[in-house]
Amino acid sequence: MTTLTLPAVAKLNLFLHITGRREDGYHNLETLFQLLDVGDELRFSLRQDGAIGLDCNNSELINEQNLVLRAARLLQQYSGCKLGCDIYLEKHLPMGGGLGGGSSDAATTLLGLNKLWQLQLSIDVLADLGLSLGADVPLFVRGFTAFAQGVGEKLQPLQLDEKLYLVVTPNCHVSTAEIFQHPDLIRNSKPIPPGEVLSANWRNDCQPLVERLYPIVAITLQWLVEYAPCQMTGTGASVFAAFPDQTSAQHALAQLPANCHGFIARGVNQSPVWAALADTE
Ligand SMILES: C[C@@](CO)(OP(=O)(O)O)[C@H](O)COP(=O)(O)OP(=O)(O)OC[C@H]1O[C@@H](n2ccc(N)nc2=O)[C@H](O)[C@@H]1O
Ligand SMILES: Nc1ncnc2c1ncn2[C@@H]1O[C@H](COP(=O)(O)OP(=O)(O)O)[C@@H](O)[C@H]1O
Repeated sequence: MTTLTLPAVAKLNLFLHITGRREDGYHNLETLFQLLDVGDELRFSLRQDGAIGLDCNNSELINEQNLVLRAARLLQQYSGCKLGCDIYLEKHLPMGGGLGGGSSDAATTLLGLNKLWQLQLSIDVLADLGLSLGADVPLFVRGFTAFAQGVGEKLQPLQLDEKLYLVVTPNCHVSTAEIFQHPDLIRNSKPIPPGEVLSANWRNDCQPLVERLYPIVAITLQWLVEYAPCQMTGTGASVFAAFPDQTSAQHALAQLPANCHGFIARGVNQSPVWAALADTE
C-alpha cells in the first residue's frame, strides 16, 4: 500500500463540567464526547526518503505548528521509522471552534501512518502519543463516542441515539487558554456519580463566561433556541442543537444569521475512520 485516504471527523461536547484545577494549571473535566459523521479529509502518500511534506486547501495551515505535521514527526521519532510521506489536508471544519478538528487531524495522522508505515503500534500507544499533542487527541484515536474524565483522556465508550445536529459557528475566535485562565470560570462542579451520566444535568460550564466575553455567542444561542434547545461545544465558539429530522434542521440552517457558518451532521457512536481503515485490509 502506498496511498491512503482517511476522514478526520468533528466532535461535540454534549456537556462539559469542570470539576477542579490541577497543580499543573490544567483542569479536570467531565464531558460527553459525541463524534459526528462530518469533518476533514487526509490523503497520505508514502515516501521512501524519510521526508514529511504537508499541503492543504487552506494555505495558512501549511506550517510546522500544524498538528498533522507534529503528529507525523512524533510518530516517526517514536518508532524510528525511516519512511516518510506527503500529506494533503482538505480542511472543511471551522478552526478553533470547539469541534476538535485539529485534534482529529492529528489522530487520523497517527492512525494512517501507523498503517502506511506498517508500524503495528497498539491503540494505547497511539492514544498516549496523541495526548502529548492535545487533550482531545486520544478520543479521536480510539474513535468512539465516550464519557471522559481527567483532561479528556480517561474514556468510557457509550452508545447514544445517533441524532441529527445543526452546528453553528459564529464569526469569532475564542481562546481556550483565556477561558481556562479566567477567574470567573465555573471550576467547582460536583463529579457525576457513577452510572448517572445519562441522567445528569447536561450543561457547559464555559458557556456563561464565553457568552459574557463574546456577545456574538450569546446572540447565536438566542437565535438557535427559537428552533430547539441548544448549547455551546468545548470552549466555543460553536453551538449546536439536535433536530428530529433533515427537514427541520435544513429549515433552521436556511435562516442562519449572516455572520455565522453552519452545517448539519449526524452523531455517530463509532468514528468513520475505523470503517475506512477496515476497507484497506
Ligand atoms: C476543553 C476542550 C473540550 O473538548 O475544549 P475545545 O478545545 O474542544 O474547545 C478541550 O479538551 C481542550 O483541549 P485542547 O484544545 O487540546 O487544549 P490545549 O491546547 O491542550 O490547551 C490550551 C490551554 O487551555 C488550558 N486547559 C486546557 C484543557 C484543560 N483540560 N484544562 C486547561 O486548563 C491550559 O491552560 C492550556 O494551556
Ligand atoms: N490541522 C489543524 N487544523 C486546525 N487547526 C489546527 C491544525 N493544526 C494546528 N491548528 C491550530 O489549533 C487551533 C485549534 O484548532 P481546532 O482543533 O480546530 O479547535 P478546537 O480545539 O477549538 O476544537 C487552531 O486555531 C490552529 O491554530
